[in-house]
Amino acid sequence: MTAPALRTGLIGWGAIGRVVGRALADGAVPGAALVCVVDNRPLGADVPAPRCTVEQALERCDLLVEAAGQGLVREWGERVLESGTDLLIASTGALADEDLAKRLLDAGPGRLHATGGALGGLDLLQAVCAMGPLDEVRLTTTKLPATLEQPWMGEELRTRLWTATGPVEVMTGTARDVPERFPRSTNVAASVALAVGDPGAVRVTVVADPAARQTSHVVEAHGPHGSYRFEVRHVPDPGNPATSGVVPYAVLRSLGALTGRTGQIL
Ligand SMILES: NC(=O)C1=CN([C@@H]2O[C@H](COP(=O)(O)OP(=O)(O)OC[C@H]3O[C@@H](n4cnc5c(N)ncnc54)[C@H](O)[C@@H]3O)[C@@H](O)[C@H]2O)C=CC1
Ligand SMILES: O=C([O-])CC(=O)C(=O)O
Repeated sequence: MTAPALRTGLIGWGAIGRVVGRALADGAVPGAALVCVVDNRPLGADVPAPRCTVEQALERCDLLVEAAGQGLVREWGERVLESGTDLLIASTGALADEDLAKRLLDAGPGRLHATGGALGGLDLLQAVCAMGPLDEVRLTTTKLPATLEQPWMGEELRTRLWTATGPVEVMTGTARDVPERFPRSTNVAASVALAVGDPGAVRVTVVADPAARQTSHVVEAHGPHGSYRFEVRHVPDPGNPATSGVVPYAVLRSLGALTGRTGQIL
């Protein structure tokens, strides 16, 4: 007998959420049924499930998929997990706040899950770290300048960003501070930190490149058991170039794993 499909709610009807929601409604993940969509903006036409609030979603769902932003995870994460609803997040950057990360990882009975999103290799890094800590972990993210402009930037940096004719280093830091500075663009840094277990140990460089038709993320790590390098180059989502086009499919893959799809690479 097959288990009933997980009642799944989607928070965020944007670049990620629309693809995930439509695919779920088309049966792309047999173990997950889309039951509602939450967004704080008008949803437009062709939404395949009723709109509701987060509170209502908690009553209706076994699992909520967050594709809304770090603020949503901060505001609702604990409530969702304490209600017994599982939470799959795309906005891993919220976990750069170590107090919040601890609270969410300790909260329950719902379980917190994070999609690998735009990155590959996190599973292997996690396995490597089970053998002992790495000596060095670096992430270099390169994106179009427009996707990196932030309200906190001063005039000089802003000008450098907009007049760049080649790659420009916009920030170096750790996975503790970078995801907060670029909340819609560097969740990947927090994802690497989640895999290696220490945000402060992940050195992050953010680069703006006007020629970056593809977004790239390069993860390099080495330690006593080996050396690792994962490089991805993604075509950005046409509607939201801060987000790589693959991300909703990574979320669907995560949902496949959560629902126990047979043959899944874990
Ligand atoms: N882990 C990863 O590799 C990646 C993670 N992300 C994360 O996913 C988030 C969503 O990405 P996109 O779909 O590209 O963004 P988007 O901006 O296209 O869509 C976000 C949607 O969420 C809604 N929203 C925002 N705050 C909300 C709230 N408090 N309550 C209800 N609805 C809310 C917005 O109205 C919008 O429709 C990003 O902000 C980022 O944090 C994005 C790309 C990669
Ligand atoms: O989609 C990507 O390439 C990465 C991204 O925006 C994020 O990590 O927030």
